[in-house]
Amino acid sequence: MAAASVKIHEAIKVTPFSSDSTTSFTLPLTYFDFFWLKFPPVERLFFYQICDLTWDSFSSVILPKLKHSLSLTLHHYLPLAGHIMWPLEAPKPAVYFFPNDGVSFTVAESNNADFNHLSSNGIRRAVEFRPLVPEPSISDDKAEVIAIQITLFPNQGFSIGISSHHAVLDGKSSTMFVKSWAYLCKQLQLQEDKNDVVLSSLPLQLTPCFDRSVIKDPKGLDVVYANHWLEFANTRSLKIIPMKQVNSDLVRMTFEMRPEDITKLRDKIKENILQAGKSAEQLHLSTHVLACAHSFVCLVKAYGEETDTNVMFGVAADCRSRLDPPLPVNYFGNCVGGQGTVQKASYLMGENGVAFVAEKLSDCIKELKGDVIEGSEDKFVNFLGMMKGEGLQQRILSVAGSNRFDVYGSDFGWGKPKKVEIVSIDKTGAISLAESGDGSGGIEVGVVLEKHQMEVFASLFTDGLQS
Ligand SMILES: CC(C)(COP(=O)(O)OP(=O)(O)OC[C@H]1O[C@@H](n2cnc3c(N)ncnc32)[C@H](O)[C@@H]1OP(=O)(O)O)[C@@H](O)C(=O)NCCC(=O)NCCSC(=O)CC(=O)O
Repeated sequence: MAAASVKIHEAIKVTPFSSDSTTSFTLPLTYFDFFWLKFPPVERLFFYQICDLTWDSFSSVILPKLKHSLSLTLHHYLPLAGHIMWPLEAPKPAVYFFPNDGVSFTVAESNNADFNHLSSNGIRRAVEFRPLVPEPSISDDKAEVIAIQITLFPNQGFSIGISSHHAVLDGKSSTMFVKSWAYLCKQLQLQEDKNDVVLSSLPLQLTPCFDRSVIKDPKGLDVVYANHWLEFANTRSLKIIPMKQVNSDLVRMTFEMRPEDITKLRDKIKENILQAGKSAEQLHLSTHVLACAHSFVCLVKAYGEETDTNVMFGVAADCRSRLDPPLPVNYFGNCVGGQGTVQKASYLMGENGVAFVAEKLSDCIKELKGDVIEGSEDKFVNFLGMMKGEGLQQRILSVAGSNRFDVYGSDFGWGKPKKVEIVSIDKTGAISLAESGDGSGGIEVGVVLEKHQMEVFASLFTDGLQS
């Protein structure tokens, strides 16, 4: 089957509601943001099922509401309508907002794609998703912060694709923005007779805090990190580092762990640990840890790693509540810290591999405080070395998203999403996490692999939960 194509109806800029035509400002980026300066945008795709949706009803009812509520939302999130730039006289890049700046907004219609197939958990070709996510403009001088694409699937529903620059938004921030947009869109429908001033206010937890002074940086690590990027790429260019090509062999699947799978796996791991003469009492065996441990073991086996391959894995954490003093929960920007470990593949592939990985991840989570999550030049240099393929690790297992972001709560007024995907894992090779869409308390794991690897992964994943 050929990759689904789309017809583009319009490509416009949506500007922030009532923004003063003289407003311009600069939002500094912090050292947390600079980790991600040259990373590819994070692409999320939300599928909304509406079976009787025609182009007429879509373009006359849904689209105007999506556009207007986006404009209202941008009024609160002005930096998202700007660009990252690194002018010659500036010591580091920042977000610049100028009058009339807006967000790239593309409206498309799918020619032949099967909505039910794309929004299922089953095996789907990775290239089928590419026409549904917007490609933000990223040149040497300027990088768009976000770009949005709405795609109609006639008589099936529509999707919202959002690409977010990781140097401005982490997972907490980008999902908060989508939830704010959804909130205002729903309000628009609930209170059609009220005026915009009432409509445009956001609840406190969705009101972004752009105060950069809450990130303490006495050593000026922001400029240090920016200079290391300069050295790394030998240019001030904002272009991203080359990533994996999404070729036609890659397939995507979603694997679900239900609460009963999680309980069973947790009990099995505890038993393994007791049998090894250790205590499982203090272990952090959360849903996140169990899903990652199980998936990482299946991945290493599906890749067919040699036993002496060095495998790096760990946790990426939202550090807002972990910094001292903690940041406001609605702090907008990056506040992701990580802790990882490098282990021989043989330990992951051994009989008690899942328990082994779970113990290591549990240790990583407990270590997420103080120096571990604060920035340092050494840490950043190691990170860049890893990007260049230097260091011990030969296989990196990473995670995008989280089961704490409530992405399935993003209801724009036409119901909860049927499915949410992180499309960009096809380029980064990460697994993606989200809470289960049915609200059961389970977890969804998104994976993109070559077809033959996926067959191995799928059978290991399912068998591992049943045994
Ligand atoms: C470090 C962590 C991954 C560890 O996750 P864990 O789930 O193991 O740990 P935790 O302390 O949060 O939760 C442990 C237990 O506390 C309870 N608990 C905690 N928070 C809860 C909440 N909000 N709702 C319900 N229960 C909660 C649960 O019982 C849970 O166990 P149980 O789960 O069994 O019920 C997490 O704390 C974290 O920071 N998550 C966010 C990671 C993140 O920001 N990723 C995005 C990176 S940027 C990115 O990737 C790009 C993008 O996404 O756009």
